[in-house]
Amino acid sequence: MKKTVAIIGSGKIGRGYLADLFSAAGYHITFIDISTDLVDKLNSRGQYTLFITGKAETKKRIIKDYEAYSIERDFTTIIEKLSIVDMVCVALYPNALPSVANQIVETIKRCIEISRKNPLNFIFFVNKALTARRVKEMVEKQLHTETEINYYKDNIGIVEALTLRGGVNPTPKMLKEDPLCVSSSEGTVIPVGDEFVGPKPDMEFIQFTDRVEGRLAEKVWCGNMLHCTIASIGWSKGYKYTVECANDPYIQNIADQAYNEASFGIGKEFNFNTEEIKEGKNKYWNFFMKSNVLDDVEHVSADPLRKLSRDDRYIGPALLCLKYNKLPYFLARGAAYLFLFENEKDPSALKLQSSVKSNGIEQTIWDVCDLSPNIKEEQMLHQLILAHYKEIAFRK
Ligand SMILES: NC(=O)c1ccc[n+]([C@@H]2O[C@H](COP(=O)([O-])OP(=O)(O)OC[C@H]3O[C@@H](n4cnc5c(N)ncnc54)[C@H](O)[C@@H]3O)[C@@H](O)[C@H]2O)c1
Ligand SMILES: O=P(O)(O)OC[C@@H](O)[C@@H](O)[C@H](O)[C@H](O)CO
Repeated sequence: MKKTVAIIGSGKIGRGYLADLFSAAGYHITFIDISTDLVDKLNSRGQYTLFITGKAETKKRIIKDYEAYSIERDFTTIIEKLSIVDMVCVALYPNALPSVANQIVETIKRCIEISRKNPLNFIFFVNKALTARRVKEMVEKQLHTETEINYYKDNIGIVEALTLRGGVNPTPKMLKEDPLCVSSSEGTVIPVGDEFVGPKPDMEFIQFTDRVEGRLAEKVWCGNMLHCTIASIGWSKGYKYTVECANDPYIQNIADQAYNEASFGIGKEFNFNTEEIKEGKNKYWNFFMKSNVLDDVEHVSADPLRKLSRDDRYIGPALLCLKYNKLPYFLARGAAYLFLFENEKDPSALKLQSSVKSNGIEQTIWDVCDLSPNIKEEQMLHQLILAHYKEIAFRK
């Protein structure tokens, strides 16, 4: 019988990176999404185009052999499906994690009812440090009976993964060819942690990696921080694509120094050596400066409230720097540029600017970054971001 994977979150990563590798490995896919409109379109079309841009060319793949369900409309069916698939992948933003934890709990109950014997692993593709750990905590809080707790311990894996491929907004030409299309960079590997329950998956593209929590923190707090810094400064300079920003010398200087600070803190906290840090930095710069995949500055700076929150790409590594006695000067500058990201199409940016207007920038920094005025290091970080903000805003 054909193996099946459920993919919760049918956006750029779910329908791009994940659907590409699982469908090539012969899996039937069950897409799950909050957008009933997207689900209906996926089902009525029965296929969509995946554009994969590599160094030399853009290839096309048609993805079919899937079904799609809407969280809003088909919840019971979704739990039924989750309780019988071979594996589940989750490609969502962090604010959707409580809803996934709830689906895991309901799936556990259903697996017990149908006496499912084989383990079920949920693999997470989320740009947020410690995602798997957070989801485990959410799930464990909702399991009450001994049967549920034992079933969870013996049969359910909650696994961290690294999302190595990018998913970008399709070009108008791609959309004209197929309005349901997805555009992705290339790649054949999914690095995962070793929290799998039961036999380890034997697909070639699943590669086990050590220190996965540290590697995810490194990806988001160094790689995505670098990406966001080039994008938000690029936005202030009027660039459209991140590749333009990454080749601007002023932006390069700030982003590179912010990277050095972030990698210092992360190296100390998660035991990465200098060679590993250098290798990571070269890899990111190479990708951002030379990529043929055109990533919009708007996409990379999107949702500043999330990106400026305490455990995300600026404040997370900045607090680590302070913990190890380094001043996060350039991280604070990157954060200040993001505080100035004004984009009326982005609801989070609108909310941020409205807070600056009504509460002032000083209070907004305390609130958005969730820093405490009573802790010396946090007070210093607040001062740094504020000083950069005032200087950049004045020059604007
Ligand atoms: N796009 C990239 O290049 C990239 C790369 C690495 C990591 N990531 C991370 O991958 C995750 C997914 O990103 P994406 O680019 O695919 O986003 P996306 O916006 O393209 O897709 C997200 C999808 O999730 C759906 N959704 C929202 N809330 C939901 C819920 N509660 N339940 C089910 N579906 C829900 C949306 O309708 C949308 O279809 C994010 O954490 C992102 O940071 C993205
Ligand atoms: O997905 P976000 O909003 O957390 O971050 C935006 C981009 O930095 C991100 O999607 C990257 O393109 C991706 O992580 C590939 O490196």
